[in-house]
Amino acid sequence: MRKTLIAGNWKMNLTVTEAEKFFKAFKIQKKEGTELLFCPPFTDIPIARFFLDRSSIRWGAQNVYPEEKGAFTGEISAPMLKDLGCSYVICGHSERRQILGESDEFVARKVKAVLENDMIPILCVGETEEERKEGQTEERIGSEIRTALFALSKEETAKMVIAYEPIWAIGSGQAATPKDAEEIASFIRKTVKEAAGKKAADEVRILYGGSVNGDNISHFLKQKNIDGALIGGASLKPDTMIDIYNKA
Ligand SMILES: O=C(CO)COP(=O)(O)O
Repeated sequence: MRKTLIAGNWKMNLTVTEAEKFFKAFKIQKKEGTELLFCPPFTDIPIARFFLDRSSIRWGAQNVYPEEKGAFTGEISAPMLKDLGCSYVICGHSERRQILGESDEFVARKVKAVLENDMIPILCVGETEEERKEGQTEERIGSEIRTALFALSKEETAKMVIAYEPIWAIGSGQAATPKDAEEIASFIRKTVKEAAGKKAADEVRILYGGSVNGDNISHFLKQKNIDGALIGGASLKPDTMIDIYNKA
């Protein structure tokens, strides 16, 4: 039985002062079978740890550099995140792939580094509006997944989370339909099965991300292959995130 994961990606939002205010206002009743996660900016991770340490809520990072340590000015390594108590790390978010030109190969190295440091990678995949119109969605996502899984054992693959985030749905207020998202989630599971076998495909968790809110969350979670959501804008307000968690 795969555990539902509700993950908030704060992106480049909330200062330390604002994050403190957020966590002071964030109160939930724990639910069995649903995991809650926040991925704040690096600067807020110690604040997340301070407030969430004795709770069931997990915290993680939005990015990582694939090397352990050394002369990589401005970067943050997986051991550094592990030491801050991070459980998850988002790898290959489309905003980084698009703005910074991160390649599938570079993202694959991040995924490996996260697993080697006993954290769980959330691998983001998804197509642009144009690729969707051209019927290239599966080709794009298939290649993003195969490259990321190439250097992983079946056991490592089984631990992963893969987030399907259609680029056109991110921050647009126009989410994919639950039916379309399920179709891609099913394709993702099939791709994992081909690469790493049935057991890994049964265990890997697949999230949907892109304009998720309190009104549409339940529709996504009803889908057979969707095990949770990666939430941007709606994760920035305590009340909205509490509402989403309660509906999950
Ligand atoms: O990119 C996302 C989460 O990683 C989705 O962002 P929005 O929920 O703001 O559309």
